[in-house]
Amino acid sequence: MSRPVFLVGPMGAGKTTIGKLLAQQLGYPFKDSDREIEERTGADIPWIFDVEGEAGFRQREVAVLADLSLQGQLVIATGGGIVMREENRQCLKSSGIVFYLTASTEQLLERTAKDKRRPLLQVADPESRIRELLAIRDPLYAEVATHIIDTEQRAPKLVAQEMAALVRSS
Ligand SMILES: Nc1ncnc2c1ncn2[C@@H]1O[C@H](COP(=O)(O)OP(=O)(O)O)[C@@H](O)[C@H]1O
Ligand SMILES: O=C(O)C1=C[C@@H](OP(=O)(O)O)[C@@H](O)[C@H](O)C1
Ligand SMILES: [Mg+2]
Repeated sequence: MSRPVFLVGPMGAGKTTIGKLLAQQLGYPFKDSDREIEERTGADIPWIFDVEGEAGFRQREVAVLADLSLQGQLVIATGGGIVMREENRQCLKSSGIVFYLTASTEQLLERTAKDKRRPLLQVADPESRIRELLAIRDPLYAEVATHIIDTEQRAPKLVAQEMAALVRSS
């Protein structure tokens, strides 16, 4: 059975947007781990963070990643914090091709500014929060990455085309 393709990276890197396009181009089904968590919980992410805390969300995320990683040829957009758990990093590294999508802090801030559904960015100074999270997570994304893809000022469709070529040649 062919292996899944994962997208990792910070909030606003374009994992969900580019993942859908990549799946279309490859003819693979698409899954987003956040949407999968919401469906299984019957509640949205802000509710899960509110009621169960980040720890509750991370527990659900581990279970969803473990399941999705066994489903073969899929494109899977993950949530930005997936790499915080060692077991998830092992799962990503051993299960498929992993793309780490990057962008500048300025672009991440701009792309996430309007959407209020990311609990970790609902703070007085989201720019500092983005920088803090990146300082911790960038080495972890790099650790699991097969390919690092810069999305700065690049149209999602073109980024997806570049990624599809890499998958096809792998
Ligand atoms: N390469 C890009 N250029 C411009 N805007 C983008 C790009 N990638 C994503 N976006 C926009 O940024 C926002 C966040 O994208 P999303 O795919 O939800 O990111 P993630 O899943 O990594 O948090 C969306 O409004 C999306 O349209
Ligand atoms: O970075 C994070 O810890 C999170 C990123 C979000 O997904 P996106 O990266 O798709 O925004 C979502 O999983 C949750 O709000 C937590
Ligand atoms: Mg997303």
